Amino acid sequence: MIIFILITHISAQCSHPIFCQGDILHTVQTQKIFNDGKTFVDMTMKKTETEILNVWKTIDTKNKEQVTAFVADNFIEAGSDLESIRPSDYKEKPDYVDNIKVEELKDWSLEINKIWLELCKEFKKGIEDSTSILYVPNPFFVPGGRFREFYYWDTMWVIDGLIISKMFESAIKMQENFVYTINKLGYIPNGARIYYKGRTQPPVLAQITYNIYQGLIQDGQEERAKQFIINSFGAVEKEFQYFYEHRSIRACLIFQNVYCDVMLYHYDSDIYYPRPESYNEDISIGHANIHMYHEITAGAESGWDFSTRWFADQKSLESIQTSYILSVDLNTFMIINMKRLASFSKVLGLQAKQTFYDTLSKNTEEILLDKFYNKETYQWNDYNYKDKKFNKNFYASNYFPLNLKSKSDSNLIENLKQMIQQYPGGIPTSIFNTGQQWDLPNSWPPLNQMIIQGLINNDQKELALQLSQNVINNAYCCFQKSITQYGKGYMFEKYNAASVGTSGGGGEYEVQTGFGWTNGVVIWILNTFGQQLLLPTCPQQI
Ligand SMILES: OC[C@H]1O[C@H](O[C@H]2O[C@H](CO)[C@@H](O)[C@H](O)[C@H]2O)[C@H](O)[C@@H](O)[C@@H]1O
Repeated sequence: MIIFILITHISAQCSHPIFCQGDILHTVQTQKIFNDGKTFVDMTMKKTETEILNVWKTIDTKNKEQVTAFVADNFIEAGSDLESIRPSDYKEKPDYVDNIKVEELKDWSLEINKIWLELCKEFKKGIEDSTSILYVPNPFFVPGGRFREFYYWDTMWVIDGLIISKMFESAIKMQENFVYTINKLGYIPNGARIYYKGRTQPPVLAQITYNIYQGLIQDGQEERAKQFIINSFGAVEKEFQYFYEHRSIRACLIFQNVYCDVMLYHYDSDIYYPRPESYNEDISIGHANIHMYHEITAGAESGWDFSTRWFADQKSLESIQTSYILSVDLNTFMIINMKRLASFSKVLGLQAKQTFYDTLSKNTEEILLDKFYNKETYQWNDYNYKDKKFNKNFYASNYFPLNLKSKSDSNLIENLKQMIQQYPGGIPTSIFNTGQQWDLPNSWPPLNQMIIQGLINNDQKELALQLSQNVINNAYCCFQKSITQYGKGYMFEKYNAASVGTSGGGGEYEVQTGFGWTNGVVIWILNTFGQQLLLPTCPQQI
């Protein structure tokens, strides 16, 4: 059994002798040849692996000048393995724009629409063996900035925006990349680079598939929609199986011998070495402690890299223990996946499977909604199964179950209302200001979208609109401000919850622009509340 687990782990890892392991990686990263560790691992090799490894043997690796020259002589700049392409179904003016009442927001939405042209990429042909790319057959949309490749969970919000813009070809092609990857690897890695192997991200393929299916139905393409489910079902099920087998714990081990047939889920990873793209950050914290590297990569799998949510002492990354936490968001995503699998089974006439996934979703939902709900703080809380404790602190993910069949009580809504009033720039990630990017003061568009959708599901449209307006205010004012500052309007990956017109910060890298999921979320809000949204009032300095 132990041997089997070890073999599974080793095969899941990336063993590339330059981009994932070895002396070259160690030296280039620790000598800080580049400010951002991701730059080196995104470069293209000018020669074969063997030739480069042979050249390496001839230089003085302690001499930074020689190492710098070695990199310049043997590698081409980061990102040269990608090409920008124009999406075949790009529309200058998508239909939804006509439904936006305020003229300025309408103009802004057209500007955002143009950004799709900057974010659509494909890998150059024939370079698979020279770079760290994880090959996929179709074009894709990237987040932007240092994120030159697609990211798993980001893609859900990107696709939401594409569906609203009726860019079905683009959306389907990206989903097909995921189906291709699952059929090859059994799971979808964190992002489209080999160094992201061994960890995935929040599992959203079933929801992506469902959203595209619904979009096609609403567009009157019933036959195509059904065929799409036929093509996707196997891969969606395979991914569900992956989490069921590799990321779960039997519920009865935690809740007094009840629910023995139900699993609860936690983020984890198959990696026991420093992240190649954040090599220095990890060795300076991990000091060769492979358990810590494992927990750090599990944190990256959660998409919340990093946050006090995963820290035992709620303060420092050194205390990270991601894999011990049964998290509210992951369990919500898994229940949604079960529900989607049940409805796909229905479309395909697979009655036994439909009953299986229906029953599983009901049982898992019952545990999450009931046992994880804190009747004093009126939120669902993460559970640490090592310490046998719930984390009672505020995290935006505590409200994700509003997307399920929750019956939110009035206290929960009142709490959320206060947060929305207190933070004009969107719901904050947490209330701890630690310098980590998934903490205060950052407000992330995808988390806000999940809460807005949850509020809509719970008949709280007015509150959903208020939060939507806050998100729009911040993104719109930051966009205008960047025009003044840099002569170009930018969408940011994250914003500051405490003030309008300020982007987010903190974490391991500079705040990035682009930005895939922000564009998707903003388009989704403009489409949902286009008639009600007001023109943002931006602070004077803008
Ligand atoms: O390079 C550091 C980390 O960067 C990524 O994480 C962040 O950006 C992603 C793309 O937008 C996003 O999906 C993630 O939620 C962010 O925290 C990457 O995913 C990490 O694995 C990587 O270590």
